[in-house]
Amino acid sequence: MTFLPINLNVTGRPVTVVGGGRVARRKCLSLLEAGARVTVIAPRLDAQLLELANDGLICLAQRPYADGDLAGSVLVYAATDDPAVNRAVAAEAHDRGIPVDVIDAPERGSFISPAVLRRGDLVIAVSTGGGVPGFAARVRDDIAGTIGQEYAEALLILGAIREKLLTASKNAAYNKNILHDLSAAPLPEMVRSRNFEELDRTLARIAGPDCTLENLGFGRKDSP
Ligand SMILES: C[C@@]1(CC(=O)O)c2cc3[nH]c(cc4nc(cc5[nH]c(cc(n2)[C@H]1CCC(=O)O)[C@@](C)(CC(=O)O)[C@@H]5CCC(=O)O)C(CC(=O)O)=C4CCC(=O)O)c(CCC(=O)O)c3CC(=O)O
Ligand SMILES: NC(=O)C1=CN([C@@H]2O[C@H](COP(=O)(O)OP(=O)(O)OC[C@H]3O[C@@H](n4cnc5c(N)ncnc54)[C@H](O)[C@@H]3O)[C@@H](O)[C@H]2O)C=CC1
Repeated sequence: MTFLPINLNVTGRPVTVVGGGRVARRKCLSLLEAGARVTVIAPRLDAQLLELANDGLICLAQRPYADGDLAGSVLVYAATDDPAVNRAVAAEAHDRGIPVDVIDAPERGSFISPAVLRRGDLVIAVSTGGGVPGFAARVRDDIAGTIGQEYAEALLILGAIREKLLTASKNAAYNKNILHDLSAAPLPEMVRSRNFEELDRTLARIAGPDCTLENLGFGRKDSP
């Protein structure tokens, strides 16, 4: 199937996960990373989910799903091991117009979850259109071998320069050229080899002499 990849803002929004097993736990951890307010409904709960509830990080309803449970949610996961229950959850979500991930029957849902690699604010999401999820995870792991933490640091530097350019100059075409050249420059490689002199020279050459790490607020030159 062909899906539309998007990035959803769920910060502080209520999301319901029906089911409390291994798969539900994986979905809950991604939701918490994205700042959602998570409620889990399930009679039997994974140990880590119980711990998260004890720590006040998720809400629990330790009982079977009942029609009406999805009221007020902005997103739903039908994540039980009972296909009939998952189908009922999907039906209620569709009735209410809430997007739902049906973990045992992707064609019945409105979205599916990709395998995700995070490097700071850089997010790489891999999907096989529901075809072979384990392969999505393998491709994500392959990418993890080449895209390391240095990309998160390079992104922080680029973000600071972009903010500076946008406040300093309203000339969008000029900024676009600079940001294009900076994005193409080997900044992650320089961060990886901790070559901050070369990094400073590159920033100054492309973005102007006052664009040094120190001036951008990174304090010590060796710690972006
Ligand atoms: C459609 C989708 C819906 C959704 O869950 O959103 C879905 C559906 C199904 N998964 C199944 C099986 C497995 N899924 C995994 C793992 C992951 N599954 C994830 C996503 C998705 N799985 C969505 C499509 C993503 C895409 O586009 O490729 C990942 C990427 C992300 C995540 O879960 O957050 C996560 C990587 C975790 C990580 O980060 O490493 C493993 C491996 C493991 O568990 O270790 C297995 C066992 C091996 C195998 O079968 O391949 C089954 C058969 C169940 C059965 O046997 O009955 C179905 C149902 C069906 O295919 O019909
Ligand atoms: N999408 C994915 O990534 C994957 C999906 N699957 C599918 O997901 C299903 C679940 O897998 P696991 O989480 O490993 O199972 P699990 O056995 O660890 O957990 C099942 C959960 O469903 C809950 N449940 C059962 N009936 C319920 C009801 N009426 N209301 C609310 N909760 C209910 C149970 O209490 C339990 O918490 C599998 O049967 C399989 O079809 C399996 C592997 C990966």
